[in-house]
Parts: sequence; structure tokens; C-alpha cells
Amino acid sequence: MAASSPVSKTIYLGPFAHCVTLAELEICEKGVIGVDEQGVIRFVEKEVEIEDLRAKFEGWEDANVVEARNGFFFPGFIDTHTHAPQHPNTGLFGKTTLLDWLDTYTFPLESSFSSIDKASRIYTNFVSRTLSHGTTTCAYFATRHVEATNLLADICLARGQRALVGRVCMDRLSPDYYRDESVERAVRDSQACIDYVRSIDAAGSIVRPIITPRFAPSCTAPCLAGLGKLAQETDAFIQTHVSENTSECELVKELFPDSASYTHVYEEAALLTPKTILAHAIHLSPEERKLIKERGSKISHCPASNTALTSGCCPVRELLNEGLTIGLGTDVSGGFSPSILEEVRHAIWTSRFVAMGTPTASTPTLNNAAKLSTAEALYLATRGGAAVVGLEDQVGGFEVGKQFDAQMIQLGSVPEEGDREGAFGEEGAGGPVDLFGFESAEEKVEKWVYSGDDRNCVAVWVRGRLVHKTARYKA
Ligand SMILES: O=c1[nH]c(=O)c2nc[nH]c2[nH]1
Ligand SMILES: [Zn+2]
Repeated sequence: MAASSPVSKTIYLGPFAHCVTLAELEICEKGVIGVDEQGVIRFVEKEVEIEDLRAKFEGWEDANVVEARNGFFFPGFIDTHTHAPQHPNTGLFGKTTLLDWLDTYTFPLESSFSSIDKASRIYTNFVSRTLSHGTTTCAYFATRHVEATNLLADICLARGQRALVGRVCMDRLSPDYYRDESVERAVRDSQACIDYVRSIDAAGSIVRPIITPRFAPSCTAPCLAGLGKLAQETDAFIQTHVSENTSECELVKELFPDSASYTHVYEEAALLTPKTILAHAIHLSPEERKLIKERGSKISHCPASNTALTSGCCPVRELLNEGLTIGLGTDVSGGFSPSILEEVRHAIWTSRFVAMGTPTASTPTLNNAAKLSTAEALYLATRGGAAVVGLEDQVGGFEVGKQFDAQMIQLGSVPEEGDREGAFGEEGAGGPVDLFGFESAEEKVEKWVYSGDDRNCVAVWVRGRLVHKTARYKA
């Protein structure tokens, strides 16, 4: 589906849900959202009877009407951290942990993106996959290759998916066949990608560049400093990894013996800014968290990856209590799914593992305060993520003035006894979520969160433009 399809004035009719605050998930059963030709939300009504529709919205008599049946509209998901070139390795991690996983699976695959044909095949497929799971904005790590990185930006722009696209920098501790030959090269190639992405979308309304040092162990101090300087000169976003795995943290201590902490390595290179996204952040000290907060840098929580690579359980509830800004990341292929809905579930599970902890004599009971609620995890997936990628004024919820980045969720109705056809005709067409008719609006959302998948995501819009639909979508 091309992003060039025109946007018509449209009234989105039917239930919608969105997170108003971290604690509050608002669900409106008789919702109406009016979106203009620029994809901007012009009105939001929460209690409208269908019969009143045309009369009520003067000037909107000719608007299209798109109705959510047996489901609801939900804001598009924001994936604050993933690796597009690692998509073919999804599900392949065995019993590795971070450092051997990089050597075994990741570097060999990423290095092959010198082939633009290969990059084209994988990136086209991955952007389709993330869109089909309702991801309307994505922060992508690409590879070292300028041409392939620029191609990823082209694909996101053509498909209409908002993206931050970054060329990965690494000038040490990676194989000879996959390493920046010098600091100058890392900075020059990063600059080339920034220039390219800004040349294809000067306003940055869909694609924006992001400076991407892979992580401290694979960058020398001069390389990190060169990228920090580049970030200042270009006012670009920055993304990297921090404190994911204890062996990695030890390695950083060895490589940067004069730095007070892992986070200080980035601080010393001027890489901690309000436009910085730090992935994982599992093993941070209180001082490091304080520094990140002071700098206004953001955190991408990647719970599926953290469990797959046995990196640890990030104490997200604590970080939220401390006022850090947090979104969710799929971190493919450390993570094994391109779905932020899956990450919502993993964020909730991880918070429960933190809550269960290891009972000790001093804390023998469950630490309920560590748990994330469904609403809180959905907040991280939408509004929290929007703040991480600098789009908090534009997307993440349904308010007048925001842009319509949304997904239409449709659930399955189990037929009444005697109704052999069923609500959606063929069996299984309702996806994995079965409704029996008793469910409240809240229960429908809960059922989707815990057992839904991309089959329930029947249409996706970015700035009011339809960017993905399934056969079940009937406009
Ligand atoms: O989850 C991760 N994925 C990666 O590709 C990577 N590189 C450094 N550190 C990393 N962590
Ligand atoms: Zn990562």
C-alpha cells in the first residue's frame, strides 16, 4: 500500500480507547473522531448516537465514515527500539547471552547488508511486518552501510510509517569484516545518512535521522565524542544501548576505567541529551538514573529481548516512579517478535517477576508495587513511546490537534447457538480473540491485550492516511 494515497476528511465512528495518563485508560463506546485532509483530529466526541451524526457535524456532511465494528480504534503503537536488519534472525538466539549472541548471530547477518538487494528484500518485509502489527512509529537501527540505511528511510517514507533511521557506528570490538575503519569514517558516514534522510523529508514529518553508536563497548572514546559533536551540530536524535547485561557492564568498566559509570561514558561524549534514546537500562545505579533524568534522556524498555538473552528484569515501575520517560521496544532480534502488543504483555510479565523477586527474610512477601497494570503498559506503548521519540504533541492519543495515527482493532464473535455462519462467516476469521457477548468495553480491551495479535489489527493509519489493511477491513 503506497503512502501517496490521498487523505479524505473522515469521521471515525465507534468505540475508541486511549491512555489519558499513565494510570487512566479511557474507553468511549459511542465515540466519534473527525480527521481533516491533513490527518489532524478536528473533533472528538465521546457520546454520539449514530442518527445524530450528520446533523451534529456541520461542514462534515460529505466526509467519509469509517466504522469500527466489534472492536475499537486505538492509537498506533510506537516501537522505540528495534533492529531492522536483524529481522531474518527473529527467534534465533538459542541459549546465548548478549556478547556471544552478537558474535554468533548478529554481526554476520548485519555485515551482509553491503548487498542492497538483500537489504531491500529484508527492509521491505520488516516495515510491512511492523505496520501490520499496528506500529505507526518506529526507531530503527540499520547497519554500517550508508546505501542500505538510506534505503530503509526510503521504504519507511514510501510506506508512510513514521521512523527514526540510524546508521550504526562501531569502530572497535567487532569483527574486521564489520567495523568502521576510523572515527572520521564513522562520523562522515553518519553525516551522509543524516543529510540523505533530511533531503527526502525536509520537515521530518515521516522520517528523521538518528545518530546511532551501537553501544560503548564497540565505540572508542573519540568515536563517541565525534558522534556527540555531530549530534550538537545537526540537532539530531541519538540512540544506543546502555546497561543491558552484567558482562557488558564489566566490559565497559574495563574499557573506560576513568568513567564513573556506563552512563557517564555517554555523558562525557555529550551523548546524553533530551533527544537520546537509551535501550534496556536494566542494571543502572541510582546515580545513573538521576543523571539520565537530569539530562532529559529517554529509556526504551525491551522486556522480550531482556528475557530471551537472559539480560535481566528492568525494574520499570521504579524508573517510572523516579520520573523517567519510558517507551517500549521490540529490539528484534534480541526480541523475538515485531509486535509492540507482545511487548506490552512482556512488560507486564517482567514487572510481575520483579514483584515476585526472590523472597528473603526481610522481604518475604510479594512486592505488589512493582507491578505494571494493563493501562500502564498500554501507556508505555503509545503516549510514553511518543514522548521518547519527541512526538508527544503529535501522536499517542486521540485529542483535537493531534494527528490521527491509529489502528482499528476487530475481535471475533463466537456465533450464537444455531448460527452456523458466525458473525464473520468463516471460522477463525475473528483472529485469536473470542467474544461471547457478555464482555464490557474494558473486558474487550483486556482480552485483546492478553490474547490478540496482528489478525486483530485490520487497518492502520498514519496522519490520517491508510498505510495497512487486511481483507477484513471494510471502509
Ligand atoms: O539487544 C541488543 N541488540 C544489539 O544489536 C546490540 N548491540 C549492542 N548491544 C545490543 N543489544
Ligand atoms: Zn538493541
